[in-house]
Amino acid sequence: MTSLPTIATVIGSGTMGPGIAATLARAGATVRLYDISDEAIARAESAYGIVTGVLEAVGSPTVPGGSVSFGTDLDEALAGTGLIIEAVPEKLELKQKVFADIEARVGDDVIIATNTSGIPITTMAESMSHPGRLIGMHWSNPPHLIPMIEIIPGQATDLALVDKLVEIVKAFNYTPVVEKEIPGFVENRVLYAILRECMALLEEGIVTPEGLDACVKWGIGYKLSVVGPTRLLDMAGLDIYQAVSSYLNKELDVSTDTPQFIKDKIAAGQLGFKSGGGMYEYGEGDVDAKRKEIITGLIAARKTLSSIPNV
Ligand SMILES: NC(=O)C1=CN([C@@H]2O[C@H](COP(=O)(O)OP(=O)(O)OC[C@H]3O[C@@H](n4cnc5c(N)ncnc54)[C@H](O)[C@@H]3O)[C@@H](O)[C@H]2O)C=CC1
Ligand SMILES: Cc1ncc(C(=O)O)c(C(=O)O)c1O
Repeated sequence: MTSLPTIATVIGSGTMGPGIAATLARAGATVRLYDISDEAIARAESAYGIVTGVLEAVGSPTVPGGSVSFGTDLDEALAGTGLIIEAVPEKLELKQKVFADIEARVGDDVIIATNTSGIPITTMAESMSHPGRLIGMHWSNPPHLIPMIEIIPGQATDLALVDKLVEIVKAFNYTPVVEKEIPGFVENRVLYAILRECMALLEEGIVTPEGLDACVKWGIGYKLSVVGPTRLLDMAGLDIYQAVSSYLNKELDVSTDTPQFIKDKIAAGQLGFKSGGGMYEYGEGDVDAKRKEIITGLIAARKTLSSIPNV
C-alpha cells in the first residue's frame, strides 16, 4: 500500500512544476498541474513527452495508473487532492497569497508542501489559517532526475507531517533528508557557499570559467558524487582538515551580496540559458544542445551512481 496520495496537485508549471508532476505520476498518482498562465501550461503539456522520456531513460520505476492533467482552473486542480506542492516564483507574498487561495478550497487535513529554495517555512506559515499543514519539500533542479528531497518542518508544522512526507518521498523512490529549519536549508547553503567562492575566484581572475568548471567538476564534484563531505573527512584524515582549515578558513570569501559582475550581467539582460547568454555565450541552437548534453550526462551519472554501494 503506497503512502502516495491518489490525487496530488502541483501549483506552478515553470522550471520545476512539470518535472515534479511527472515524477509523482510515474509513481502512480493522478496529478493535476496548475498554473495561472495558459502559455506555461501549454509549454508543460508539449514538453511532457520529453520529461517522461527522461524518467524512462533513467529507469525510474513505473506504477501503473498515474497521469498528469494540465489546467488553469484552481478548483479543478484542487478537487479531491491529498497533497499540494507549491512551485510558484520565490516571492514570499506571492506564496502566501497562493496558500490563502488553497486554504479557501481544501480541508485542513490536506498537506501543503512548498518547493521554496530557502524561505523559512515558519515565516510563510504565519499568514495561514492552519499553519500546521505547511511543510518544506525542496526538490532540486531537474526535479525528475535529482532523487533527493529536503523536508523542512517550520515551527508550526504538525510534526506528524514529517513522517508522512518521508513515506511519500520514499514511495516514489527518492531519498528524503529531514532538516531543522535554517534559511537556505542544507543543500542551498552548501551550494551557495561553493558558488560564493567560485564567483570570487572569477572576479579576482584567479581562474577562467572553463578552468573553474573543470576543476570543480572533476575535483570535488566527481569525488562528492561518490563520497559525501563527512565521509570525505575520514578518507582524507581529520588531521589534514585541521591543518588546512587552520590557515585557509580565514582566507575564504565572506561576501554578503551578489557579486557586482553578476549584477552587471543581469542588468544587461544576460541571464544564462533563458536569455542565450550569461556566464557563457550561446549561438543558434547551442542552448538546446547544452540542455540535452546536461540531461544525458545526469541520466548516465544517476544510473552509474545507483549501481555502486552507498559509501
Ligand atoms: N529553478 C530552480 O532551479 C529551482 C527552483 N526552486 C523553487 O521552486 C519554486 C518555483 O521555481 P521555478 O519553477 O524555477 O519558477 P518559474 O518562474 O520557472 O515558474 C513559476 C511558475 O509559477 C507560475 N505562477 C506564478 N504565479 C502563480 C500563481 N499565483 N498560481 C499558480 N502559478 C503561478 C508562473 O506562471 C510560472 O509558470 C521557487 O520557489 C524556486 O525558488 C527550487 C529548486 C530549484
Ligand atoms: C543556482 C541554484 N539556485 C537554487 C537552486 C535550488 O535548489 O533552489 C538550484 C538547484 O539546482 O536546484 C540552483 O542550481
